Amino acid sequence: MSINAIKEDEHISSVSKKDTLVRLFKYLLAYRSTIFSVILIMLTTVAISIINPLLIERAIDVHIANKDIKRLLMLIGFALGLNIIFILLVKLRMYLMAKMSNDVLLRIRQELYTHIQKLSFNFFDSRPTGKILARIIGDVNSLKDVLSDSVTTLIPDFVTIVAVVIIMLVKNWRLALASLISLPLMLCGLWFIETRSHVRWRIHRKKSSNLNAFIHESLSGIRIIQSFTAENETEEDFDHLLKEHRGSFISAILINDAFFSVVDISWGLGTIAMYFVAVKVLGIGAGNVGTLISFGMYIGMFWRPIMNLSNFYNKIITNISGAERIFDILDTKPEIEDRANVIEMPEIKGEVTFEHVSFAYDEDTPVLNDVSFVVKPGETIALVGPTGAGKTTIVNLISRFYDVQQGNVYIDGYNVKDVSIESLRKQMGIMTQDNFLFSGTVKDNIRYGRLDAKDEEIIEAAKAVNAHDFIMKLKDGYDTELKERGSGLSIGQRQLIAFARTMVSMPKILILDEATSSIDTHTELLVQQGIEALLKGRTSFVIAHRLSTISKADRIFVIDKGKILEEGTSSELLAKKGLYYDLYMAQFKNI
Ligand SMILES: Nc1ncnc2c1ncn2[C@@H]1O[C@H](COP(=O)(O)OP(=O)(O)OP(=O)(O)O)[C@@H](O)[C@H]1O
Repeated sequence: MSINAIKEDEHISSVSKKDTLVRLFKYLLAYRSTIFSVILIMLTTVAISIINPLLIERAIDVHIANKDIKRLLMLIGFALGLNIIFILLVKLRMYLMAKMSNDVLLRIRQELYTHIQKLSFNFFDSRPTGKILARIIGDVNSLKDVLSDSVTTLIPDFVTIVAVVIIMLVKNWRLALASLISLPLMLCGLWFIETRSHVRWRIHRKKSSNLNAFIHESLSGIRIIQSFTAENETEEDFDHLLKEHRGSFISAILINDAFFSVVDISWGLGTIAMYFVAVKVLGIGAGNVGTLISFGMYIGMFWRPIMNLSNFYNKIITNISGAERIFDILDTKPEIEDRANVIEMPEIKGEVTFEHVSFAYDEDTPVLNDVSFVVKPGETIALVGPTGAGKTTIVNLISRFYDVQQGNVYIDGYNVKDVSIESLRKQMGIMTQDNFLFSGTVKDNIRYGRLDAKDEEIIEAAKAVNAHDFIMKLKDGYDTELKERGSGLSIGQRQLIAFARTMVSMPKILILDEATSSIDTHTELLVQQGIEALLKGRTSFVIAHRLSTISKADRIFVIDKGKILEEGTSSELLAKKGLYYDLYMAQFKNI
């Protein structure tokens, strides 16, 4: 199923809830000592709360009945001290749990981010960025309660239930059984609700993801939306997604609320059964008020943790789909990976060979069809051809952003699949039309090309591509802070900074998708000279739109329908009067 659509729900591979939970709770294993301390604290607090009814029973049935005020006061003092310790321990437990669950979320988020960075183009081709963001932010956040409650609820409440049941059985087994009579009813009810609830929460997470993707995309494209005055249409789409999101939430929450009603009803029935058996069957009366009161308290102490546990279970059901979505990404293998025993690519000289290369993004639509060529070190190749012909695809295969399905790509005689991706890409300079600039200073953006570049090297690179003069005219020169995507700069200026960034990386092979946007003649000249500086002395592939670049290329490949249709210098190809001649005439005859 395609997931490359905002309004289409993602397909998540189906994994059992148990496996997902086990995997999630494995993250807690790194915090054994914190968990151990928290459990100790909880056991102490549980013990204190279990002792409280016994103290009250003793106060009423023994000290008050015997009018022994001195012992009663001692008992109150003891109970007070115990409960102050209780409060302090609860605070400490909350602190430890908050720290631990935040640490785990941080780890999961880091793992997810690092993994996503390694995924191939294919992964990003197939889903909107907003959906990826939803997993890193929203889905990870949704795990917070599940993680912290797993320690604070699961273990202590379970221990409380066992302890209370034992005490109740020892004190009066008939009353105990009467109190627990409604348990099977509750278990059936919870099972019934849970199976339906999980499905609905899964749908809700997908709708959240769609909404997120839409918001992300419309904010990224806000300039286009405003310039085409498409605000109303965008709002309609937004309303539609919002309605779906709300609908899925209401449907999930309606069934969710039934969880607590089931526990409440079972609790009520258990209490009624206990009093009925006490009064009608066992004939417990005024003489044993203390027993009855303490039993009433134990019933509360039995059902409250059950309520907590079902609340926790409910949270698991609500949020487990978040964990499923996270693990779904963590389990996605990068399609382009280093094979076992890859070698490091030695310093590239620059010979690039395509040997009968065929390639398709989707199995059914071939894009390149038996392409072969050899490019010598230092040559500049201009790729020209109609839109969709396969130019970008060819350059993507050189950097191994995708793997060829048939044939081979060699660099200096090394098959690109036999060398490590890092050692290959480190020696390549890739400039797309979108000269993406990050927020940060001009200097930081240029240094992105080579992180250990010294300031002098940055300035030298900027000078080489004609960027230095305009940078010096900026408010703080190289230290000028750029806005997101360099929005404060002109398109030509952004290109020049991107050239400097590539220049500083000193690539052995340069891939340049020349920008088509028209810029003022002065900047255009600077850009042209910048390109020439970049091309000098290295093998270069330029998806060329400028006549100046095309005419200076050593060879031109004319690509059409996934094949190299013509090849030669500009004058050779013009003389042929083929596709190049037609393209040239259509594009440049008026220049
Ligand atoms: N990520 C992708 N997934 C699926 N199909 C793709 C993808 N990228 C490109 N294509 C398809 O592959 C074919 C070749 O695309 P390519 O981008 O290589 O063409 P191009 O010659 O560079 O075009 P342009 O000059 O318009 O940039 C087109 O039909 C395009 O629709």
